Amino acid sequence: MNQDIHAERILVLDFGSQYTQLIARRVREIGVYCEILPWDVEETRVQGFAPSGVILSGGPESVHEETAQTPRIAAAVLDLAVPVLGICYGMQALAHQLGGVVEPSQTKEFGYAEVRARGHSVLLRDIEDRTNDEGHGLLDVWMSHGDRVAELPAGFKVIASTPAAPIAGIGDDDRGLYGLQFHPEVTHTRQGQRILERFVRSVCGCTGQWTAGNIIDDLVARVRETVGNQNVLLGLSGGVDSSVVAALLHKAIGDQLTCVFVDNGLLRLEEGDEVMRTFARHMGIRVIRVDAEARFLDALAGEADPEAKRKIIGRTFIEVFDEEAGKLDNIQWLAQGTIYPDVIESAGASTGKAHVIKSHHNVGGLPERMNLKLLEPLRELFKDEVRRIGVELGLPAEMVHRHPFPGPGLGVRILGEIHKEYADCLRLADAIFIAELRAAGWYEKTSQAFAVFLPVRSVGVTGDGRRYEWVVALRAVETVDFMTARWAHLPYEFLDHVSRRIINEIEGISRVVYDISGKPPATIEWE
Ligand SMILES: Nc1ncnc2c1ncn2[C@@H]1O[C@H](COP(=O)(O)OP(=O)(O)OP(=O)(O)O)[C@@H](O)[C@H]1O
Ligand SMILES: O=c1[nH]c(=O)c2[nH+]cn([C@@H]3O[C@H](COP(=O)(O)O)[C@@H](O)[C@H]3O)c2[nH]1
Ligand SMILES: NC(=O)CC[C@H](N)C(=O)O
Ligand SMILES: [Mg+2]
Repeated sequence: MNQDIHAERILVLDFGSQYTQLIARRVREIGVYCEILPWDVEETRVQGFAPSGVILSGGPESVHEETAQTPRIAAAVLDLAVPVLGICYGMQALAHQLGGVVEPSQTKEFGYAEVRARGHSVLLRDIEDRTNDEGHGLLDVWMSHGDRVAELPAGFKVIASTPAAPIAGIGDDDRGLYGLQFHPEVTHTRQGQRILERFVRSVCGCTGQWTAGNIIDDLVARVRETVGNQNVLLGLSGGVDSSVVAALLHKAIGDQLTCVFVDNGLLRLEEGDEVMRTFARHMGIRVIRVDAEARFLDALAGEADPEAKRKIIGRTFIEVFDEEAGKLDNIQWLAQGTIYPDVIESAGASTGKAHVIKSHHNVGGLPERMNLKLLEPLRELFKDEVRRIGVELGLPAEMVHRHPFPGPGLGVRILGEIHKEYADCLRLADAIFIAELRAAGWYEKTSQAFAVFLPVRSVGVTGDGRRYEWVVALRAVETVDFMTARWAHLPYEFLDHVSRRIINEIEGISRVVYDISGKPPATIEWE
């Protein structure tokens, strides 16, 4: 048996920051397993988790406006006597609860700040972007706060300061307790990753067992133990997550795996052929292709509401999986490519702390009673870890680095009612856009790009003739975690070229528009 790659572990307590997931991803990148739990998690779970160290996230609240609802660090966390790093709100809570003073700041800091490192704390020693005339280390950091620590708690020293926040970092090297007013987890804090690494490795003493190779060994062993000699059916979409699950299960259980690829009529151009080529031919994995276009389109006929469409698609997927399982021998498990963000987001939705914006078909869209047991080996992993594992398992690079494609597919990219002619038209426009992105070197520079079909007619003129056809919107975004996104600033010449190709080559389209909405306030998909 391989070593326990979960033995070294960091606990991230969530105080409601926009960046909590980012903290966890950074710790994983350092090679250490970690989990996110809400700040008010039961104390026994904190003890049971037995972390090597704890990171407290930022958050929107203010510790000086204390009410019963104000988030607090549970006594059990401090009683663990392991190192703690508080970030922003986390630092303020640490200072406040250990006897310091936190107050509203005269100057709020949002965005870039230059921080001066003070003294020689273990956390920041020798980490700097440059030095000032007196030889003090200077750091370029990213801040987002309106409160500040005004008085230190006993035993702490100031380890960083800015003009607006003279106490921008606190530390007690003896107890391994630290606080930073700035955010080391965001890339705008240039030395952020080194600071986190210092905390996780030097302060908490972790060595870094969480590597792609070790994760695969661990997953393979766990899958074999769970599944035994039963058979597994995997819903394979050709997307990143389920493709990595396919490769992993193939390695773990070989012929006990059968994949089912469902052509729901809402896929991209030639998607089905591509999936069959890659998996069945090149990798020797058994894949059944089910042509369910008519079934999905019938079930969706006349339905215009986005949530209703998602639910219909989710339900129809499961019906198809069940039917296919029934035709095979001894299938007990349905495998899916569910990943950690899906799990966190659905947990948020179920505790009532977050709104359900969209029911993702593979989590929120599942029926209450399932005939098959669920097998989701990637549910602890982030997308970038899934990609690294995919590479390690030998999947082709173009597959591992594909843009994500939502399970409901073109079903949420054709606004309102779905018709086959709309889907055919959209597939062509999407294929042109993606091919041009690839040719121009922009595919890799964007995180997700696609075309959207707008059921709006617009007048055009081609060859002196009048056209009265549909409108297509192009969308391209840059994002790290798909939680927030910036619209991609594609060059005008490029957009011009794509627009002309789409209108000239596709009969049903007379107009192309480009979506310039960020997330928030928009979402990435239009429905
Ligand atoms: N056309 C399909 N046929 C079979 N299973 C599907 C299909 N579309 C989605 N699924 C199942 O639903 C899961 C969730 O879909 P999702 O799009 O989030 O993941 P993915 O397609 O594997 O990866 P990516 O996020 O990169 O597109 C998939 O992992 C897969 O198990
Ligand atoms: O598998 C999926 N089933 C769904 O129902 C679904 N809805 C959105 N997405 C994808 O999730 C990311 C964030 O999308 P939104 O900003 O539109 O919520 C983007 O990458 C979307 O493509 C889905 N994926
Ligand atoms: N980003 C944060 O954690 C902010 C903490 C606190 N709400 C402040 O404004 O200072
Ligand atoms: Mg997908």
